[in-house]
Formats: sequence, structure tokens, C-alpha cells
Amino acid sequence: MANSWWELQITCDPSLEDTIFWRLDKFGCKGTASEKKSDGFLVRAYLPRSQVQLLDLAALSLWLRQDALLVDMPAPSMCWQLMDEEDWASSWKQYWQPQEIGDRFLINPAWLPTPETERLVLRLDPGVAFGTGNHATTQLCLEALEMRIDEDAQGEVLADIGCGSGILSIGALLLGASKVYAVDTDPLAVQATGSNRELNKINHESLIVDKGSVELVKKLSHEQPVDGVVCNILADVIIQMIPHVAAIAKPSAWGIFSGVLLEQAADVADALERNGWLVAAIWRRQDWCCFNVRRT
Ligand SMILES: C[S@@+](CC[C@H](N)C(=O)[O-])C[C@H]1O[C@@H](n2cnc3c(N)ncnc32)[C@H](O)[C@@H]1O
Repeated sequence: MANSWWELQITCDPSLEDTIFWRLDKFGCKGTASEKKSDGFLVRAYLPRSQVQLLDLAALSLWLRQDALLVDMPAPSMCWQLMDEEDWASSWKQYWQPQEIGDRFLINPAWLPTPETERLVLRLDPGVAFGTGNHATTQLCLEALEMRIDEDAQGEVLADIGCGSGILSIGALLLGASKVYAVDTDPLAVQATGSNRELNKINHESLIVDKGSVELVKKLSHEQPVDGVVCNILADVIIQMIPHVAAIAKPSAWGIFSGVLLEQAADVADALERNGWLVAAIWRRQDWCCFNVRRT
């Protein structure tokens, strides 16, 4: 199996789902999906075979057990198998269904027909990139975008740092933003955002996507500051990034920062306030929170 993938199957108590998603994301898993079973939750995740050794998988299994024990929950059980690329590409798709998010969005898997709806339909094939809309952090960002891009904020220009599948960039454009600079350090995410741009019939001038991070936005925008920044990455990356975000943002800019676990919220709030961002609201879902901020 030249291009093979590990499929991990983790059976767990439903309350551990978020912690497990977080751990899998940190480990580098792609295309995670979960399914309700009679005896709890089954989480599936996928990883290129070349990326990890058996020993790494054993370590991951141990971390998952430790994470559960820390919160006094029964340890999840994990098993794994190899599958070839073709099977992988179709395997998780059967578990992913259309999903309404917030008041305005319907996330529709690209391979399903578009339903009749008043909602803004965001068609998506995330490939191996993060961002199906299933994760609480993505949902919080989409809901925060709904609030930010209202009738008074039509035509704004945004930066989406860590764009993954492009879900937030496309969501912002559907709400009325005029242009988004989307960047991600993972070339597969850049590719996925590009394909999803086509899928949603968005032109290349409105959604500019490239491999990189906050510094690249400055170059892509020819140093024209943006009206808003959305960034759904893990807390430690956000904390390192915050000092550089002001360089791409207007003095009146707003920001949405998610991917932050509740216990990391205080550190992120400190970093934001030290760098001239006023925390207007912190929204919470399960173990995650999302910062709605404005430059002071
Ligand atoms: C949690 S995913 C978010 C994807 C999508 N924006 C969403 O909300 O569902 C985080 C993304 O950030 C990317 N990333 C991680 N560190 C980064 C960095 N320093 N700069 C830019 N992107 C980064 C990852 O490759 C990943 O695609």
C-alpha cells in the first residue's frame, strides 16, 4: 500500500469527544468524524502512514487514557488499521451530513445535492484539511462572523489565518465580505481552500489563498490593512501570533480568535490585551472558547 493511511478508531464516553478531537488535531490527524453508538461515541481519525510509526500510535493511545483520567472519566479504547488512499478518501464521507450552523449557514457536503433552504449554503469538500463545521471552534467562528458581518459591515476585507478547508473565508464572503486573504502553513489546506472556492463559485480576486501565515497577509494585501481577522488555531500559536496581527489590521479592526481551550483563555486574553485588543466577548461551547475582540 504505497499511499496508505492509518485509520484510528476510538470508543469513548460522549463527554470526552472534544478533548479527543483536540488531542487528535494536535497529533496531526486529518478528517476526524464521530458517530453515536449504543455504548458511547466512536471517533474516527486518519493519518498518512508515512507520518507516524506504531510507537507514536501507542503513545497517542496513552495520552488519550491520561486525558480521560485527569477528568475522572473512563479511559477510551483505541485501535488502528491501515487502509489505502482510495478507501480513506471515501470512508469518513459517509458519516458527514448537512449541518445548520448559527442563524444563517447550512454546510453541505459537496457530494450531496443542495437542499432548498433560506440559509446561505456553504458547499464543502475539506479533503484532508480541517474544517467541516463539525468542530465547536469552527462553529463559534461562523456564528461570530454572522454577528460581525451584518448590514453595516458589507464589503469588508478580512484575513483568515489558518484557513484549513476555507470554511470561514467562504462563510465571510457569503455574508457580504468583499475580499478575504486566506493563509495556512499546510499546503493541503491551501489546496482544499482553492477547490472549495471553485465549488462555491467564488472568484479568485475575492478569495486569495496562499501558503504561509500572518506575515504573508501583509504581502498579499500590498500592506493595505484589513477590517477584520479570523483565526481558529490552537492557543499557543495564537499567543505567538498576536503581536504580529496589528501590522495587518486597521486601527478600528475587529478580530475573532478561536481554538482556545477554557483553561487557556486567561493566557490568550492577557496576550490580546497586552497587544492593544479589547476583549468584547468570550463565547463558549463545550471545552472551547472564542474571543470577539476589537483594536483599542
Ligand atoms: C483548527 S484548523 C482551522 C481550520 C478552519 N479555519 C476552521 O475554522 O475550521 C487550524 C489550521 O491552522 C493551520 N495552522 C497552524 N499553525 C498555523 C500558523 N502558524 N499559521 C497559519 N496557519 C496555521 C493548520 O494547518 C490548520 O489548517
